[in-house]
Amino acid sequence: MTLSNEQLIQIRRHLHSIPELAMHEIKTHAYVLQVIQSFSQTNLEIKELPELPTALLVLVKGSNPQRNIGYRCDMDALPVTETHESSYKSTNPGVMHACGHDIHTTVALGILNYFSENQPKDNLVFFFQPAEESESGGKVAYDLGAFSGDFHIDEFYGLHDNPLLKTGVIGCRMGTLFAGTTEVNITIHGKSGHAAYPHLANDAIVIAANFINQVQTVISRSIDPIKCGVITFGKLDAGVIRNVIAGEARIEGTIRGLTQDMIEFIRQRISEIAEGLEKSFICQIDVDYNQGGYYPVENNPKLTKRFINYMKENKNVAFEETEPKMTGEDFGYLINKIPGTMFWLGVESKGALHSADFLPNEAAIQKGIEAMVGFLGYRMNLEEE
Ligand SMILES: CC(=O)N[C@@H](CCC[C@H](N)C(=O)O)C(=O)O
Repeated sequence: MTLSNEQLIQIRRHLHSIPELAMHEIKTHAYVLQVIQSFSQTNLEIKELPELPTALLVLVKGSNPQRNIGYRCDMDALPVTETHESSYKSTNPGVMHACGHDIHTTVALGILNYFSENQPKDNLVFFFQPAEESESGGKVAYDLGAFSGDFHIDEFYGLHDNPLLKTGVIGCRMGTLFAGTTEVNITIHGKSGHAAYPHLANDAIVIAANFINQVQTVISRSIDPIKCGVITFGKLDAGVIRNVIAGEARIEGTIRGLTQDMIEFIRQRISEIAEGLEKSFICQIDVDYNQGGYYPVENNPKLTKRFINYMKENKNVAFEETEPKMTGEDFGYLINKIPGTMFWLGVESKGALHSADFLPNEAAIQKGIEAMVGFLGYRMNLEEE
C-alpha cells in the first residue's frame, strides 16, 4: 500500500513525539522497523547491525540491477527542550527533534515505500542511521562493514532539511556543501580555594575566560578573512558555589572549516594558546580533539552535476543553488569513502536548526519524496557514460 500524505505526516509526528539521543534511538528504531514491515516485503531484505543496534539497512532488489544506489537518513535528536505546543510534542523530556531528523526519516520511509510497491531497476540500499549529532553513526556503520556484499553502495545520496529555504525547495551545489567539524574538549586544572584568598588558589574560571577570549582571535586574527572558520564553545562547566574558587573548568566546543587544512590549522592554534596559558597561569590544560566522521561534505562532481541538472530541469521541483554552510555532517565521511551527493530540502521554519522553536513545514515531506523518487527513476534509466 502506498502511504498517503496524511499517513506520512502521522509517521513524522510519531517520530517527533519519541525523540532519542545519539546511540539511544531504541523506540525510533523499533518504530521505523514496524513501518517498514508494513510495506510489501516481496523485494525487501532487512539487515541489522548487532554492534550498532539502532541502525537499520534495507535492500530493495532491482529488476535488472546495474548498480546499488544508497540513500541515507539520520534518526537521532538533540538535548533541547521543545517550546512549541502540539499533540505530537516530545514525550522525552529535554530531548527534541530540533534538527529535523524526523523529517529526514519520514522522507526516507516515503521513498522506500514507493520502491517497495514499484520495483526499481537498480538495487536500492536505504541506511537509517543512528547518531549524526555526535558519535558518528555513519562512520561506525561504515567501519563495521555495513556496506558490503549485497548491501554495498556504488553511489550515495542524502538530504538535510533547511529552515531558510522555502518549503520543498531542493538546494545543492557542486563541491563543498557542509564544513568539516572537530569536537574539542578542554579541561583546565587550577587549584580551588577560599574566595577571600585568591593568591593561595589558581582560579580555573579566570583561566577559562582568558582561554575563550584568546581563542576567538584565531578566527579574527589568524586566518585569512577570505577563507572561513568557526569556533563555538557551547558548554562551560566550572565551580560549585560563589565563595569557593573553582579548581577545574571544562569547556566543550566545536571547530569548523570548509577544508581539512583549515580545521587542522585551527586545532594547532588552539593547542598553542593552551600551551601559552599553561605557562602564564602555571596550570595544566588538557585539550582533546575528536573529528570522528565529520569530514567536509564534498559532493562528487559527476553525480552532483547530474543531480543538479535533473532538479533544475524538472518542472515539479523548485531548485536553488546554495552557498556552503558551516553545519557539519558525518555523511561527509560516507561520501569520502563512496561517491555521493548531499542536498538540502527547504522546510521554511522561523526557528533555526538546533533551536527550541524549530518548526519545519511538514508539506516538505511529500515534495522531498517526489523529487527523490523522480531523480532515482531517471538515474536508474540512464546508460552509464
Ligand atoms: C546538520 C548539523 O547540525 N550537524 C551537526 C553535526 C555535529 C558535529 C559534531 N558533533 C560537532 O559538534 O562538531 C552540527 O552541529 O553541525
